[in-house]
Amino acid sequence: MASGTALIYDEKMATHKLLWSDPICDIEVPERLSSSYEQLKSYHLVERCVPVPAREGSEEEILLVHSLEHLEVAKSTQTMNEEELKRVSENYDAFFFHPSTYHCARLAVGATLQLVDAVMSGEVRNGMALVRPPGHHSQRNAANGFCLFNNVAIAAEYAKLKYGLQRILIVDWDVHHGQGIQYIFEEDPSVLYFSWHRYEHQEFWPSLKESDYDAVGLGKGKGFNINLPWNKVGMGNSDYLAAFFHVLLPMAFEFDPELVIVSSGYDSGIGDPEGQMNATPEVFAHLTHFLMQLANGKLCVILEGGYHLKSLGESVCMTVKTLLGDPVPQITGEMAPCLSAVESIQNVRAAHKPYWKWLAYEDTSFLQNLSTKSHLLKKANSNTSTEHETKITNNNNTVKVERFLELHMKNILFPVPPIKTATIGSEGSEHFLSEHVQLVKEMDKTEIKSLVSGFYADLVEEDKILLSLGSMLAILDKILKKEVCNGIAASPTAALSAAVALRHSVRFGFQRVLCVFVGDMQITPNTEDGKMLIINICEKEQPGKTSCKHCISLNWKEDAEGNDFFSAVLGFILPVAYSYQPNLTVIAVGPNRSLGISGISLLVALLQGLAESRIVAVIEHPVVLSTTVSLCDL
Ligand SMILES: NCCCNCCCCCC(O)(O)C(F)(F)F
Ligand SMILES: [Zn+2]
Repeated sequence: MASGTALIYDEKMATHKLLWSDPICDIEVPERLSSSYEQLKSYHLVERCVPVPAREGSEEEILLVHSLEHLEVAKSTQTMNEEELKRVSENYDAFFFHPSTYHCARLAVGATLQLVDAVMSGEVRNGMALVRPPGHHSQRNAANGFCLFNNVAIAAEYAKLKYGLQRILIVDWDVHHGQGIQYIFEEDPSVLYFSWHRYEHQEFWPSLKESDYDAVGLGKGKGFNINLPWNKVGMGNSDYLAAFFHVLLPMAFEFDPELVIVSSGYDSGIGDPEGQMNATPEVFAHLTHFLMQLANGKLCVILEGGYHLKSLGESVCMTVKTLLGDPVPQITGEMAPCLSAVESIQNVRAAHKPYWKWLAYEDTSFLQNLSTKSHLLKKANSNTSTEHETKITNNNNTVKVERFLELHMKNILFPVPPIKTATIGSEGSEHFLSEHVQLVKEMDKTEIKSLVSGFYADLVEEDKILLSLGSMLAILDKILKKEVCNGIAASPTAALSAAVALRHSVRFGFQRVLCVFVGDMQITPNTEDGKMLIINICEKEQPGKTSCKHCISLNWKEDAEGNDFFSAVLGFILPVAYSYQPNLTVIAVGPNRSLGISGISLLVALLQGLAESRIVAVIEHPVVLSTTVSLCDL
């Protein structure tokens, strides 16, 4: 699998700007691009990326999506004076021309296509293009909403043509509906378009009926257009995560795209004057992390909107940091989606029920009680550390938002521990280990004996078990000391090792440990009250398992297509795990073979979004170990 993250930026795209007064367009300023790039530099992220130059998109490439007439009109503006530019701009809804606009728009197209080439050629694994003017509103024959050429739509057509792709996912997390993209692909089943957008029951711009959840696509494209309208402002992290868990991700995994392109607008982030939403910059790290699990990590992130320069810059940095493979920062705060969000999510699931296998047998009431369930869970484990309860009101007191971002962001971009993954190399496993996995030497027997026998004697009888604990404890120690991010140990009894790991972590001071047991194994009763949450994915009911509020068992049988597992992980485990907000995750994989390797690898990868990616996995079957380790260098 390719490695490296491309960053595409050309300061010439900052020359396009508004020459007259227009309160609608005056937020789309050149500084959006330059300040984002400066922010990336200040976090030392530019130097960690592979620089890929922009280029001009050719006329032929632009004609993949736009009409010749649209191209000619755009070209003709280069030599116009201000009066003429103003007149031409008035032909469109919310668009302005500058003499350099045509050139900048061609650079935006070219930068986007350069990124597609870098990813599809394997030169890099993923990347981001910082472009202006944006693209997702522009249509075959019209500019619209600050957009002249539809960068992302052209990229999808280009990728289909040049690389013969048949399944491309476009995720549009900009706060406005990319109606341009919808119109271009609404009859095309090879492009799955997902957009959420501020809608307020068609009150909010562009105020289109076809932006609602029931616009599912036309003809052969039915089921391949997903609109998730936000009918209230103030949507936050929990609403965005719920939208991914309960709408986008199950569809995306079923669609199984060969390439993912993001119309990455950050006006859906806190502080933005257009979006009026509440989601904080680190949510974009989680959204990016989820999408990195698709298409073998082939992910192209293209800038669209974002008008609060500080919020925009932080969100861009969160995105690039995650593309680089850094640990994902913890999301704190309320974890249950608001009622309006749940309603929108249920509506779009119901609208898409006829088109998706994963929705075939799910009654949507499930969602309702899940959202309350995560409420209950939250209450049950309400010993969350008192986060600074910074209430962000939604009026435009940007000072408060600035303050919030200062407070909130200062400890988020923490220095990345040098080694991400540690493991105890079983003979010959080193060829599975990627370059940044460090072999950890086993604890010696006396050390283990002293450490274990004192505290865990009741758990461990025979000596050989004791030895196996050494490797796990050696790794766990490094994780607890935050020297490494995650680790994997083989063990003859995964459940027992996990029980010792849980005890050790709680004793070390980790107050909220999530433990996921996969496969049928005898789980030792958890003795720490409220300091851990156990999720047990098993095929059959645990005999006599005392179900307590900290232990959830998910009885689950893999059916033919295996989609069930995705919706179990995405629709249940992740939401519950995220609501719990653990600061360490322990995964114990038993010997049973009913769980596919891919399922376990996906589970490990997705759970890296929790606890700042601190995970210790104890695996009982050597094959699973090697595969999972190779997964960890994602
Ligand atoms: N009463 C009229 C309000 C018009 N408002 C236009 C908002 C355009 C948003 C553009 C964007 O942010 O979606 C893009 F990503 F394309 F830049
Ligand atoms: Zn926008």
